[in-house]
Amino acid sequence: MAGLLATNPQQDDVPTLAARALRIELDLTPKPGLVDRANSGSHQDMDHALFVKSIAAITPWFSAFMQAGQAHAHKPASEQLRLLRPQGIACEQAMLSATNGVNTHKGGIFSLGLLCFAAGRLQGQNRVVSADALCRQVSEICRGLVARELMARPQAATAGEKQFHAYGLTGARGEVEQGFITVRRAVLPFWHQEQGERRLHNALLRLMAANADSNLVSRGGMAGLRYVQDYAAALLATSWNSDSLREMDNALMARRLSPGGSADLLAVAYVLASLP
Ligand SMILES: CC(C)(COP(=O)(O)OP(=O)(O)OC[C@H]1O[C@@H](n2cnc3c(N)ncnc32)[C@H](O[C@H]2O[C@H](COP(=O)(O)OP(=O)(O)OP(=O)(O)O)[C@@H](O)[C@H]2O)[C@@H]1O)[C@@H](O)C(=O)NCCC(=O)NCCS
Ligand SMILES: Nc1ncnc2[nH]cnc12
Repeated sequence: MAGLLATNPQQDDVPTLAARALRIELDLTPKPGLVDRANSGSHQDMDHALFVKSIAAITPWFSAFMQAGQAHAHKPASEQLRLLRPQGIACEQAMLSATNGVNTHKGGIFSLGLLCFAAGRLQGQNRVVSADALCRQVSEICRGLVARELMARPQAATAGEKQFHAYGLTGARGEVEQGFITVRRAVLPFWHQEQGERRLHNALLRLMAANADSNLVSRGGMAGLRYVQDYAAALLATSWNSDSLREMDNALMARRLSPGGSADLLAVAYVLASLP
């Protein structure tokens, strides 16, 4: 873990940062309710080794997403998601093949894949690949996504779609359409408050306190989401340490709660914080 954090991320391209971010997120320990080096959190069907296989299957696709963004850089932003989606679905299939059908990183593929694609689009337009430019580009590419895919569709197949109709939550789609607003407002301004692993724990707690994580709602309803948000917010107001995080891990495991969406956004935060 220390080795991964010691690299100089300022030199790396977004696909490299995205792959490293998934491994840094996985290895962060303890991680309340989530798979880490100590345990599988609230999951019966996943462990650390399965996530390592998933990351290996997904990694090659990050460069492909960036190349696709470059190839289509001069087409309108409104056409990009339709152009990207087949590769995104193929990457999801590669993940499922590697994990025997377990959904480890569907959300991570979506969020990090969009960042890689947006980086390629900016490069194709000879523009600087900064955190702000990436978030604006992702927002442009995903403009209208919530209206098209959540408001316009009466049927609800996935957790995200069901929660929109039940509670008006927009999940991963809302996050990307607003240019990773939760990461930009709740995490990045505080990124340099801490160093090393404590920086990542601080970011994860801030995400859990602010993020309307569809995984928490699908497992524990709105009460489950509020429980985790309130717990994380209360912990941030203390001089928290690894012991308090392990206590939170036990509390979430006892309730089968897993903030998988916040885990994905921690990886997004690492990528954005590593850019100029
Ligand atoms: C647009 C899609 C994301 C559609 O997926 P869906 O309708 O399901 O949308 P959401 O539920 O909103 O989100 C899907 C995953 O995104 C993560 N997530 C959740 N909330 C947020 C949030 N507020 N912001 C950002 N990301 C969020 C989360 O993913 C992680 O959790 C999953 C593992 O947890 P687990 O509880 O185990 O999940 P399950 O196995 O489903 O439940 P159990 O059975 O175990 O109880 C894992 O995916 C993590 O990554 C949400 O799950 C998108 O999928 C889509 O349309 N894809 C097509 C390809 C594409 O368009 N790609 C383009 C870019 S490459
Ligand atoms: N470490 C993790 N544990 C469970 N779900 C996740 N989704 C993304 N990262 C995860």
